[in-house]
Amino acid sequence: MEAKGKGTRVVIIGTGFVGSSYAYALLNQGVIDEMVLVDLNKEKAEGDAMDLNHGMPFGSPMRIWAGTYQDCSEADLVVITAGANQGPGETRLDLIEKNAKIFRTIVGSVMDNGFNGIFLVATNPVDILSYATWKFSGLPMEKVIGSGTILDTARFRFLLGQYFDVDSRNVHAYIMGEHGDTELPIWSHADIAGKPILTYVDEDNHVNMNELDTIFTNVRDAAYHIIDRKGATYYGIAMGLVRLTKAILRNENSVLTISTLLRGQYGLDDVYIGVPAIVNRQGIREVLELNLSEEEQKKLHHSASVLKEAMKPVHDIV
Ligand SMILES: NC(=O)C1=CN([C@@H]2O[C@H](COP(=O)(O)OP(=O)(O)OC[C@H]3O[C@@H](n4cnc5c(N)ncnc54)[C@H](O)[C@@H]3O)[C@@H](O)[C@H]2O)C=CC1
Ligand SMILES: CC(=O)C(=O)O
Repeated sequence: MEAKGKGTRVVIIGTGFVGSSYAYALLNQGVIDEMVLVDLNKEKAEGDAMDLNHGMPFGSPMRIWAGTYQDCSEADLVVITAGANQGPGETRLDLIEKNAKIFRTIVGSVMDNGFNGIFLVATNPVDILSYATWKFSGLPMEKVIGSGTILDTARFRFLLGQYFDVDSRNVHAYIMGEHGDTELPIWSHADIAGKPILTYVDEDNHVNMNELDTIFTNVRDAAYHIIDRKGATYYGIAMGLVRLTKAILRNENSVLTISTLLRGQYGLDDVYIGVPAIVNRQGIREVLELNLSEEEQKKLHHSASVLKEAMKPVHDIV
C-alpha cells in the first residue's frame, strides 16, 4: 500500500476493457492525483499501470500504481468495473448471478479496509449490482452510485444531434429506467436549445416520429450492435465514468442520468434505476422528479418491475 498524498485518489477494481479505458481517459483529462488499479489478474493491472505511467510525460502529473484493497482505505472514490461482460446475444440481466457473487467479495474487501468514500458501479447489470453494492457496503445510498443510463443518454444525444445536424451538447434529452432492454426515452422533456423536439414533428416535414423511434431503438440496442462487431463496448462508458468522476470530486452539482435508490420518487420504492439526479461531492444530492407523460410513467414502472423481479436471486445473498 502506498501512503496517500494530498490529492484525490480513485481506486479502479477491474482493469479489463472498461476499467483500463476509464483509467486512460482519467489520465488524459488530468482529473485526479492518484489512481490505483486492482484486478484479480494482478499482471494485467501491473501492465496497465506501467503502460499508463509511460504516458505521463505527455499528460498531467499524477501517481498511478497497481495496488491492493488496502489502498481503498484512503480512497475518495472506488469504481467497480470488474466482472463478466455480455457475450453476443446475452442480455445484461443474464450476468446477475455471476457478477453478484463477485461483488460480494469485492465490496466486502473494500469495506474491510475502512473505505468511507463513494462507490461508482459500472459492471452489468448495473442497476442490480449498484443495489447489491449499497446493501453489501452498508453505506448511505447517496454514496453508492450506478452509471445507470449515463451512456444511453449520451448515445441518445449523439444520434439526435446527427439527425438534427446540431452539436450533441445542445441536445437535452434523457434515457431513464433500466440500463438495458426496458429503458425508455423521455420525449416529453427532450429539447434542442429549449425548443421541444416533439414540436419539430409537427412543424418540420423532414422530422417524423417513426425516425425518432428508430433513433431510440438504436440507442437501446447499441450494446448488442457493438458487441456483435467487436466483442465489447468500453470507450463511451469510460468517458461517462470520467464525467461522473468530475461531477463527484469537483463538487459540480451536475445533472446526470445515473442509477440510484428511489424512495417514493416516481411512485417507486426500493429499486436502483436510471433517473436524472444532481451529483456532487456527497454523491447523490437529489433525484430530479420530472413530470413524465402517462405513457412514460407506465414504461418506467414496467422497467422497475423487471428489475425488481430480476433482483430476487440477489436478495438471497444481500
Ligand atoms: N454500465 C455500462 O454502461 C457498461 C457496463 N459494462 C460492463 O462492465 C463490466 C466489465 O466489462 P469489460 O471491461 O468489458 O470486461 P473484461 O472481461 O474486459 O474485464 C473484467 C475484468 O474484471 C476482472 N475481475 C473479475 N473478477 C474480479 C474480481 N473478483 N476482482 C477483481 N477483478 C476481477 C477480470 O480479471 C477482468 O480484468 C461488464 O459487466 C460489462 O457488461 C460495459 C460497458 C458499458
Ligand atoms: C455493455 C453495455 O452495457 C453498454 O454498452 O451499454
